[in-house]
Amino acid sequence: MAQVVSAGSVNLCPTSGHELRKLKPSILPPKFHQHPRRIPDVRRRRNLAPAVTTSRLSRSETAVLPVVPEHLLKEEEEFQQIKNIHHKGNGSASVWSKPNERRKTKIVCTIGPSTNTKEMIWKLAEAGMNVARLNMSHGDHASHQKVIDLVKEYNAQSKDNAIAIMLDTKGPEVRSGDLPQAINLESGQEFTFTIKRGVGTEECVSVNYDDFVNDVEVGDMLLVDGGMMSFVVKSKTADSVKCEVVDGGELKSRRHLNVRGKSATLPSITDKDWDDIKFGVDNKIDFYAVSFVKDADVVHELKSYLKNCGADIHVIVKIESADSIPNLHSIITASDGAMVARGDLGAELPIEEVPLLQEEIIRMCRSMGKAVIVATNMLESMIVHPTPTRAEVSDIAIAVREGADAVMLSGETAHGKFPLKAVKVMHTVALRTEATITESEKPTNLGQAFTNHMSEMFAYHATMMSNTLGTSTVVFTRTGFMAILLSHYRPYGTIFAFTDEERVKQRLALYQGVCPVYMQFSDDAEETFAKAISYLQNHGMVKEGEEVALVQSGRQPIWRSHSTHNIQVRKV
Ligand SMILES: Nc1ncnc2c1ncn2[C@@H]1O[C@H](COP(=O)(O)OP(=O)(O)OP(=O)(O)O)[C@@H](O)[C@H]1O
Ligand SMILES: CC(=O)C(=O)O
Repeated sequence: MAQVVSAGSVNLCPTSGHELRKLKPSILPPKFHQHPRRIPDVRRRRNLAPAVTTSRLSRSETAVLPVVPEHLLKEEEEFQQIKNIHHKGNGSASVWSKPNERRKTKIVCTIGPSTNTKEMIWKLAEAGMNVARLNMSHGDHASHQKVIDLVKEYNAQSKDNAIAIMLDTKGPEVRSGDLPQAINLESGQEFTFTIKRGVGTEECVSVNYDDFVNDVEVGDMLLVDGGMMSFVVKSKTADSVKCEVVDGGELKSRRHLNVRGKSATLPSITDKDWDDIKFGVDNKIDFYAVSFVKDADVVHELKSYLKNCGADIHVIVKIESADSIPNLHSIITASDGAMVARGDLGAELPIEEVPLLQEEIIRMCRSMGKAVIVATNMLESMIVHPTPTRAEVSDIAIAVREGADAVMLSGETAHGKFPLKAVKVMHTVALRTEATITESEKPTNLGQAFTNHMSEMFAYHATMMSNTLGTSTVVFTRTGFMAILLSHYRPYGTIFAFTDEERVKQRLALYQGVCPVYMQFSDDAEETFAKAISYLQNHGMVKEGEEVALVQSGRQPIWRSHSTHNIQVRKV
């Protein structure tokens, strides 16, 4: 039977959403609302130098929005007021009390030559990595095994942190072959791609895919590395495609090739991928990121393979293929989540479609309660520079605002010069952006996204309750289901998800707002609740006197003598 139990007086009527929505325009510090040119104009008239406030603002901010000390004081006051309003109830939401520790948007880091050592994996984890991604397009099983073992070693010794492992399949990638050295190609010159093996000259290079000559047609545009160089097809023979260089540059070995507007006719899961998938099963990884998914059938096929193996591994579909777009809904429905793989997506489709598709894929995943990751080029300039561009910072902020569960680093952490700095930038930008999100959007699809309506209703009301009171949420889960469901409603406070399954703890590391904790459940529910709350207190995650919303719900009761569905407010 469903029940709502409250130690305090709690009104579950979700009016708070409206109240908090009213705060939205003013939640940003006032400097964001000032007309950018008003103050500089006044200062210019008085012939004053623009005020530089080094302790508060970065160089870029002072350049655009100079502020005077009175404004800073006023904005600090107003910001404090907003925090107090946000803290109504007992003012305990972890969002504000420990901002540096409670980032909600998760960070996926690709591990490669810059980061595949014990020292770097430890440092990445401490800097904020939540998921380690292994790109099977590079490296071999031995090198990936080493990384998996290191991440598992980290997880085993780290009681209050968990890093999930994601294996990203190579998929039906079309790549150019090896070259003895990089070649410079000028716009207008001729260049040939051939399906003959082992060719690598100044005029011609091999392609690793025999149907390449059948798939491309005269007039098609070929893109190297997502558009770094481009070629137009002029003619073809049985084994070669003759092109003219449109945008030239330096062609290196094993570069990624796309045909604008077309997907290769290869199956999404190749023989190599099946071999890699088995490697993932043997190593009990947490997620597959499946490249170039074009329809839901491939997801069903993989899921049924995993079921037959008894493997509890979730499937994230990579949306990067032109053919996937008409099937987005069925592909995402079949999966556990999606990755907006903007590199190939922006090569197979016109680049201006990428931001629109990103928004649409995030919206679709959110409405279906699926995880969603935004990937590629997020801090690309940090591969070689220690600071990001302003556009990159905005890109992260947009993904966070759009509601992504996670943002991903690729070359930045795989082979970049500043992998730790890149994670720190991502952490700081995500955290700062999250602090401005005050609107807990009521899902329009309440009761439709999941089949367990009672749990969904409880997740929704627990979210409304924790938002109204400004509390964190504590949940107990054996499969992760209830924590994922709560994450779907995006409560303001942290979701502390206690689980007695290490696998589930690791998997939950991907989900927005979820802080997973491993704990043995005792047969006595009360004893387990008390143990969980004292764990949080001992680890500085909640303070004495703070209230938390405690949710007991899900598909199956954990404690048979207790009701399955139950929300309480407890004082620590
Ligand atoms: N396991 C690895 N071993 C060696 N180099 C790697 C490894 N993983 C990544 N890299 C290097 O880091 C670069 C960026 O990684 P990323 O995962 O973005 O691969 P990519 O080939 O550029 O793109 P895609 O994601 O489409 O496969 C790669 O091009 C490669 O040079
Ligand atoms: C991540 C990836 O595979 C892409 O952006 O294409």
